Amino acid sequence: MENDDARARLVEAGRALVDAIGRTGVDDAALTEAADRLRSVEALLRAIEHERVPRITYDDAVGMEAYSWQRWNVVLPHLEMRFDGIKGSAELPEGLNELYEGPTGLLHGGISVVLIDALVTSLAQFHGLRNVTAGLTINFRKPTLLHTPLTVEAVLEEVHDRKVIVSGSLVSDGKTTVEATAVLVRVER
Ligand SMILES: CCCCCCCCCCCCCCCC(=O)SCCNC(=O)CCNC(=O)[C@H](O)C(C)(C)COP(=O)(O)OP(=O)(O)OC[C@H]1O[C@@H](n2cnc3c(N)ncnc32)[C@H](O)[C@@H]1OP(=O)(O)O
Repeated sequence: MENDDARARLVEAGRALVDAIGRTGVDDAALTEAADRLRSVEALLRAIEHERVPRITYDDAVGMEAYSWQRWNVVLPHLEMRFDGIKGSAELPEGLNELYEGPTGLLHGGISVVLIDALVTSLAQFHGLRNVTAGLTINFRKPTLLHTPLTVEAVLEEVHDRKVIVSGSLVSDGKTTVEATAVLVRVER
């Protein structure tokens, strides 16, 4: 596997690029030139490809007290998850930007759901409960602002034979904006 620092630099550049593509106001000639140059960067990267975006496997993740979710994926927000007993949490100190906007100035609700779902399922996985999400009840209590520190929280509430209940929430600048209850079902593979 390649050096993590080099990959981290690439991913950071990729996230900045995605932001720049979203916001750019340059003329058509510059857009065309940028597209051509990006195609050549793509060819450089595709010279050697992994079949999947690298990540820790479900089995290797059991009992890991820290887990870096989507670290190498520029499309989704990167979450540094922490697990401590029945609790899990993840911080996004700078919050999220307009790429994830729903209502003007506010975080899209679907993105809140992704963040919570990622943490609740990973908390169950941390406990060795290999799972998929069967049901997710979401209440959007307050608007979640962009560019505002976010914390995602999860608590393992109940473990049944096949069903696991985990509560989750999104806290924006100290206020709980989204609350969720997940029904996870244990699966073999
Ligand atoms: C340190 C960490 C690092 C992590 C490192 C790697 C990452 C680790 C992440 C973990 C994992 C990733 C997960 C990502 C989160 C997705 O994105 S998951 C993707 C979205 N979800 C899906 O695709 C699931 C699709 N659905 C299914 O496959 C099937 O419906 C299910 C969920 C397996 C259930 O089907 P089934 O096997 O036939 O089970 P069934 O007998 O119907 O139900 C079992 C139990 O669940 C209950 N149940 C089923 N559905 C529901 C429902 N919707 N509501 C309430 N109860 C329900 C049943 O009532 C039953 O309860 P009991 O009778 O046992 O009390």
